[in-house]
Amino acid sequence: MVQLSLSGVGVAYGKRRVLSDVDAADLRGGEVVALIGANAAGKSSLFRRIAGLAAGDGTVTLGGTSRVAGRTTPQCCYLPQDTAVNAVLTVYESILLALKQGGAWSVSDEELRRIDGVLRDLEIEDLAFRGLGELSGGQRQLVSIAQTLVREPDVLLLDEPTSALDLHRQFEVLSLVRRLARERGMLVLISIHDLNQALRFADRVMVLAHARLVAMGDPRAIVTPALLDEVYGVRARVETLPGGEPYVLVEGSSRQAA
Ligand SMILES: Nc1ncnc2c1ncn2[C@@H]1O[C@H](COP(=O)(O)OP(=O)(O)OP(=O)(O)O)[C@@H](O)[C@H]1O
Repeated sequence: MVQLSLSGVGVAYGKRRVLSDVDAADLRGGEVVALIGANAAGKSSLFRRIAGLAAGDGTVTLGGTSRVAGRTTPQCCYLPQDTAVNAVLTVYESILLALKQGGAWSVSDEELRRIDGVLRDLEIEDLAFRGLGELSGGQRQLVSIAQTLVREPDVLLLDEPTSALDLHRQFEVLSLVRRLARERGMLVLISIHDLNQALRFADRVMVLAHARLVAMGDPRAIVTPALLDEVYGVRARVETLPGGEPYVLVEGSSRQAA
């Protein structure tokens, strides 16, 4: 099983430190971990640091074993918040290119089946031969997710992957990601502003505030009115639906107007 551990991890841009001392020793394949926090809390920076794209102190250790046949070391994929669009390619070509990244140019039947499977899982088969440049924002976001899933990563870092999606698509994508985490033993870290989705789909949450990791654990235990006040400056209640699902109800701002 894949394992990720963070020890004293920080991120700095030049002299400006945006995150310090993040410790998370036991992130394991099969779970979905939601990374939450206010705007500019450092969620994308932490993802970039884990993916090796940002400098900083501390240690990021990716270990354990991959469940993907033939893969000797676990692979980490990062889906950034803003993805560039190469308008010349079709959706299918862009997913094929993502799959073949750094690999041989020949394409096997199994790889073609994988692309078909991802298109089907995300319900975007009808987009396969459309040009990327003619897609809506939500459709582009789904294609970006497809480009990431087709690579079958062991650790998947998703930076606000549902921000452009309608309610149905949000539900479907988050359900799919959770199912794949379980089936493939994949560790998913997902940055998300919708706390109700975090409560529903995440096994654990990590909360960033004040340039630190301020809480980590069971979403139902962590997402409390006191935390919502501290992190977001809102007065909120955490209610329970008849089926037992918790949800956050924001009543107003808890910060005094200047
Ligand atoms: N390339 C960069 N150079 C300098 N500062 C940066 C850079 N990227 C991010 N920052 C700063 O680091 C801080 C954290 O930004 P980051 O994008 O990690 O936050 P976030 O939690 O993902 O925010 P949001 O929820 O708004 O997407 C912010 O103050 C931001 O301005």
